Amino acid sequence: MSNLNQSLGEFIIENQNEFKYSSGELSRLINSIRLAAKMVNHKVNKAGLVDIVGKAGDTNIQGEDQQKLDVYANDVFVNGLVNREIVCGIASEEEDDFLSIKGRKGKNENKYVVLIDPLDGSSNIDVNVSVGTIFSIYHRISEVGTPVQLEDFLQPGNKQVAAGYIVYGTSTIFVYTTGHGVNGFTLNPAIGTYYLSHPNITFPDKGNIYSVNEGNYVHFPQGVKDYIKYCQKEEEDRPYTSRYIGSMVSDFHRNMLKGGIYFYPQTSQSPNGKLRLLYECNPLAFIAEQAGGKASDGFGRILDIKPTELHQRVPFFSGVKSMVEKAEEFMAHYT
Ligand SMILES: O=P(O)(O)OC[C@H]1O[C@](O)(COP(=O)(O)O)[C@@H](O)[C@@H]1O
Ligand SMILES: [Mg+2]
Ligand SMILES: [Mg+2]
Repeated sequence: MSNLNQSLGEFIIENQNEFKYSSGELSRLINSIRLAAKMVNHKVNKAGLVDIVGKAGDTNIQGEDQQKLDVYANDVFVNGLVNREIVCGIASEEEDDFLSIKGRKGKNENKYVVLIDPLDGSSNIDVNVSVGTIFSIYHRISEVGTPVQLEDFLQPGNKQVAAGYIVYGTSTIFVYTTGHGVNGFTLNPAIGTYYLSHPNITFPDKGNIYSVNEGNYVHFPQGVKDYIKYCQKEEEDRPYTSRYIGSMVSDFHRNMLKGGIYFYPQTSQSPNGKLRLLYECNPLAFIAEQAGGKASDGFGRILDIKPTELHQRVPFFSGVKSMVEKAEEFMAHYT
């Protein structure tokens, strides 16, 4: 039973019996992410007034300049999870390697690892455009109580026990799944509580929005170029509308609610594209499939990819099922 006045905290507790390993641990974990996101939201909302905009001065392992808000958000989520002793390991876009959490008694009996993109859409932080956070949760595969291993993080996306994102936009929304559908909760800033605003989100069967950085057009493979031309052609229900925010989480969210496809393909310079499999593509692919959409690397299911590296990149096509299938058709022309 879900009702629109239900808070996220209540919803989590009420639905925890759906979890395969239900012990309340996953509920506490999602609650920790919920709380940390409120702190980041608070900072984002006053970016420009406080010293949180601009570069932090370091680069992350991917060679990207870290923004101050990237570092702040990373600290808030990592400290929130570590202090609550709620996970045994964390991997983050802003951490070179995974973190093995020892726990105050030197032994950590927790079962879950978290992979996180603390701040998604970093190029939009300083210009008041919506940004987000993306998270993915797995049950560890190495022995509980021993230090986590790389293998605990390199699990295929189809092993996720939960995934979600927060969009810090016109309003702030927390969207997640535990494999039983997708629900969205909007933050009431006056009360500081998220309330169920989007129950059982599903992609429309048809869509008319395409989201891609067309500035890379000349570097795209022919299949992508052909698909973009298909989207722009005056025929049937086309041309589609082009919308591109440049924050993956916001483009994905809009297209899930309104019907569209977001894609970040490979280019001649980046044969694996830009987006990271473990903490960007896998969590959104889990949400997409749970909402009746699809997520592909242009040829196959994102969730079936066996990861090999913590920060590996993959081409990403996600959205309305029929639109992603059409894009795959064009990609298949050139294999
Ligand atoms: O500027 P580009 O090349 O279009 O890339 C934009 C994409 O890069 C990202 O900003 C990458 O994520 P981060 O901001 O977390 O590094 C996506 O959110 C976005 O869709
Ligand atoms: Mg990102
Ligand atoms: Mg990021």
